Amino acid sequence: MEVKVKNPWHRPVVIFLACVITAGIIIMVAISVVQYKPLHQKYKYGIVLDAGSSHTSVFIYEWPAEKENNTGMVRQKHTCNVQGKGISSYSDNPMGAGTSLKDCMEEAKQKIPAHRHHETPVYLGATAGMRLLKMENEEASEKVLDSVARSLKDLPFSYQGARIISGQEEGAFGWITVNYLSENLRKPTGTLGALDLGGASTQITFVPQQEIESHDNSIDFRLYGNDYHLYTHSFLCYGKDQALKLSMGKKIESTPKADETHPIELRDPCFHPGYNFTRTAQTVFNTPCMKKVKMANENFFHVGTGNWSQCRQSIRKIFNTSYCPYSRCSFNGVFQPSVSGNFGAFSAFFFVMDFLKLTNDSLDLTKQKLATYCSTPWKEIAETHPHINKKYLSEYCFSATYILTLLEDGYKFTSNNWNDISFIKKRKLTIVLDEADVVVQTTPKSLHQAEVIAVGAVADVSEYLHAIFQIPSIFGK
Ligand SMILES: O=P(O)(O)OP(=O)(O)OP(=O)(O)OC[C@H]1O[C@@H](n2cnc3c(O)ncnc32)[C@H](O)[C@@H]1O
Ligand SMILES: [Ca+2]
Repeated sequence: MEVKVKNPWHRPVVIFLACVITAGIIIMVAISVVQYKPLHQKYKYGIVLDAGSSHTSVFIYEWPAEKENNTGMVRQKHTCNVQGKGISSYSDNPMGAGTSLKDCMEEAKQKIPAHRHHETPVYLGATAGMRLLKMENEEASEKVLDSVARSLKDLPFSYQGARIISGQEEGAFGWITVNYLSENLRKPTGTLGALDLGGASTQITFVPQQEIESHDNSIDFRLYGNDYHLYTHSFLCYGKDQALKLSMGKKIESTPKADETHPIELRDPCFHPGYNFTRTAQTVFNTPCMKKVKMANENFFHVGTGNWSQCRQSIRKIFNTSYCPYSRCSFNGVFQPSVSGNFGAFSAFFFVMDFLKLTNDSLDLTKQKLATYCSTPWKEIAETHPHINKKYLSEYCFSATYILTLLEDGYKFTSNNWNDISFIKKRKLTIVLDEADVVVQTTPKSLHQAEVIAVGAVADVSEYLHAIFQIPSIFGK
């Protein structure tokens, strides 16, 4: 007799299973469809504050959390300029330094999706203004750093640190940035030297053609698998604001007083004819870059005479070229190999030379044009540029003459290699930009796409940002 074995796969079960599987597929497809859109919005973020002597900028970086082909693109999503002066100006009111960051940090909270806040690293790097404050009043500089740290820790972001970076680090960052922007880091040959003119310090960094004779001026690191050995020096007090003080201070000290009752009249060839301003000596001597003088509370008349060659002579006096303990020096006894190769000059080098339209001429023509500009009456200058900040405007003759003197007499550029210098508009010192570059593996975008700051295989950018912010480690110290 034939026993009919009951088939476990009889129809109702098959239908049931088919339904379950179909439902499963539908649910999975639905989930991936729903996830598909957010996939493209899934970014991670990093925040860096560049606390310069003249002002603070907040940079927000963004990169995809999920990377196709292991390729991540870090871009500068947003920049916010903090209102008011740099954090070092808050020495008398340290709490104010932290408070000053509030508006920009509020903006950061808006720009970064709330669910990412807690994992977004925030770093603050302070430069020459804080170095000077530390020299002058270490306690005040600590209070200012404490204040900004407290203000950043109060935010929902992941606080990573607030510190004064060294001049060597600043020089190296500038060099990496310039070479990143000009796509040199992927090429085996030809890097650009970097010239950075800030308010309180200036940096020169390049690949030297000769041995570096002083340990302090040498910096080594690895990028894109290439080893770099750079010469770098940061001249504290030789940013354009401090250099103006040095130069005016020297002039005041050598200006005789007509009599005890009348203020000194400082006849200044670096300011336009017809320029006349009453200042207190305090505004010139309130810096650790100069010896304190007794006359700090006295007024003086600052009177422009608009004479380029005299201006240049007066600026030369702030460079000491009379001694050099090495085979060659720039100035103030600092070792410097002869400049070689092309250079990118940014920050105030660019702001000033770009404003004066002096970025494309020979050294000789630059001097001729500048001489004409300096001798132009202040009234005419002010009328021609009614919307330019009066302080900047009044100082362009000094600033450009200082730039030429620094480059020619200081760093020893000549009319033969003057055109090796390109004045370039660079985003402000961006530590993350430099740091992200360190891990970048594929071709960076062009200068025209400067907002795309790094392209490459980035395992976890935030981890790199953290590791590299502990700067000494990338430079093998
Ligand atoms: O590097 P440190 O020395 O700390 O200073 P900083 O970071 O604050 O300095 P910047 O490069 O931002 O600016 C350099 C100087 O240029 C000035 N500056 C900025 N914009 C300018 C413009 O459009 N024209 C002229 N000067 C300008 C600014 O006030 C500084 O004195
Ligand atoms: Ca700077």
